[in-house]
Amino acid sequence: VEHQINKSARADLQSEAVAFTANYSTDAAEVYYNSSLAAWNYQTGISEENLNAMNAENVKSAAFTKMYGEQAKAEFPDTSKLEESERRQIDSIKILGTANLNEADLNQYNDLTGGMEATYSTATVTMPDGRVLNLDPDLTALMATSRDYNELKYAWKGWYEAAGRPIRDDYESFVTLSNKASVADGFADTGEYWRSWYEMNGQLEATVDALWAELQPLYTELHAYVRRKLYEKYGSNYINLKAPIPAHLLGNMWAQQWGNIYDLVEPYSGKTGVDATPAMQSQGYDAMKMFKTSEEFFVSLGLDKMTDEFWANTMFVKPTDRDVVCHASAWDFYNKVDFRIKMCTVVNMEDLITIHHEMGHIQYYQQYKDQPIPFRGGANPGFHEAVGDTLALSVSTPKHLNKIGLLDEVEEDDEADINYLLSQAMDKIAFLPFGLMIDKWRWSVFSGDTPKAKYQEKWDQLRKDLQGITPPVERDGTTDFDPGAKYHVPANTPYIRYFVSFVVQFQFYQSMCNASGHQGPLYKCDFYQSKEAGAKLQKMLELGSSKPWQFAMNEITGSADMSTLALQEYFSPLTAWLKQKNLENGDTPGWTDMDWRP
Ligand SMILES: CC(=O)N[C@@H](CC(=O)O)C(=O)NC[C@H](CC1(C(=O)N[C@@H](Cc2ccc(O)cc2)C(=O)O)CCCC1)C(=O)O
Ligand SMILES: [Zn+2]
Repeated sequence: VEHQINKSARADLQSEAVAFTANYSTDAAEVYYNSSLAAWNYQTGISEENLNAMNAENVKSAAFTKMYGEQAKAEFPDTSKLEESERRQIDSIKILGTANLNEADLNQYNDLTGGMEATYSTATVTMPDGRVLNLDPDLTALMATSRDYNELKYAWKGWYEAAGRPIRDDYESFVTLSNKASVADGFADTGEYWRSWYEMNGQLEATVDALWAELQPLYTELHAYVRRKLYEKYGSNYINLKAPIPAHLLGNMWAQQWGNIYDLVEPYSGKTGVDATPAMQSQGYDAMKMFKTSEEFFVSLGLDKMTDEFWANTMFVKPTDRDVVCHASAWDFYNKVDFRIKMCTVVNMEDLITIHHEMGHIQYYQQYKDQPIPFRGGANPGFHEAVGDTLALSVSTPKHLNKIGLLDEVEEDDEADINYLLSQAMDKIAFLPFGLMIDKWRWSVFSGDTPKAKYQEKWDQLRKDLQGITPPVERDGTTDFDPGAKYHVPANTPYIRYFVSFVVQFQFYQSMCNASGHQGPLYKCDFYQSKEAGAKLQKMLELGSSKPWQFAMNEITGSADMSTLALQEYFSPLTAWLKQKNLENGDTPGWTDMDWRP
């Protein structure tokens, strides 16, 4: 009898859970639509009025989250006996996040995050000649194209002071409130909450450290080769062949990707270029043409085209009449049709790649749009970041660029291949330590290991140890706040997802290449128009976060683990070439003169 009672009680609980989660998804769709729209309106029209409207919607969605979360905790204290789907949904609904905060704290939290994002998005640098430069597109272009040591140094120093310093105190206040919310959910701090999304029983940091240990040798070889080339360009006053590289010479404000100084490092000149920018500009490409080109690639794999709402509501270029958050982003409005990208598009190869990245998010949103709301996310956040980049690996091949008329001819020779692989490494390998260090820094801040007095010191130590990068000018730990000058810190967007993405995107690419029947070196694979490759990806995308990511990984690659083998195979010809080159140059990879300054 007792068994029967337990059985029927379980059946009742299960059917209650099905009803509860169904109601949640219906109500959440509307609340999430309203808060997404308010955030969209603020980011595409920065103003006091839109900030207040966004915060008002945020208060409403917090009340909604709190109401359902407390109901879930009251009605389903133990979810272990429920079916997997209801168990996972209810466990997620129970986490309130900032909805744990009282009204005063939540208003302060919203003002702090909104204000930090506004500071970042409106900061400018006044150059010695009086030019007032914004980040996007002005300083981005200067850091990419200037080869004047002192002009670069001035712009670098000016940006870090204009964007980082003003939010140092606000960031400390933000951390306190963020941790208060995470502790109320039962986490030690916000860092532990963010790591929980990877469902790795506290092993995420150990896992990414192990992946980095496998890739660090390749990074130090690339670092040594690029340092040698910068030495030839800027001379021994500014480059020490046994020391870290000054941070402002890598073609990017954060030295996170080095593709913009490819011209300084090109191994074999006179080969067909790897950059489609000239062809795009001479063929009169505009933002719309770039977006249509990207959509056509997704459709060629049998994936979805963009919706009418996408084309009607997307912000393609920077408006001239108002301040906007130019940092590119993709948006899900949770109503199965309204998906948007916000981007201040510039006609060049870098932005064509970025468009594929953002469209990768949109494709994922569309593929899981029929999942319940709690499952409308990536299998883990790194998967969401990897979709667009995986397709971009195929688009970037000289063979594909030639196929779509953006490269006049393809040379099938080893030297052209090394040029291509080095160009790819300048974005993909260079990025790895940066992708690791942002959240290494943030996790140490949330945990309390790094108090405000050590914010700058911890950042500089990670920059030096992981990236082999040193600031071009002295830093002052009591006023400087360099982390605040990188979008994701004031915008409070987690970052380890990009490190994970830069590893798994090669696993996805390899698997899709195999499905497409590709023969030959991995880096030459273009799975354009392969429905088999598209089907493999789609099987993973439509799951959303309904299953642990290990299950999704197994769906697409046949193994459940993150692995650097695909990345290492992709770059293997370059790895050998770099080792040989560094030997010839008499350069020792690594940086031992830790205290050297330019
Ligand atoms: C509403 C909302 O926030 N939506 C999320 C998406 C979601 O969560 O659903 C979103 O759009 N986030 C914005 C962010 C933008 C970019 C970025 O910040 N990139 C990193 C690192 C990097 C660099 C090169 C690269 O090839 C891949 C990654 C950086 O620039 O440092 C800028 C250009 C590329 C991607 C993004 O798209 O990830
Ligand atoms: Zn992304």
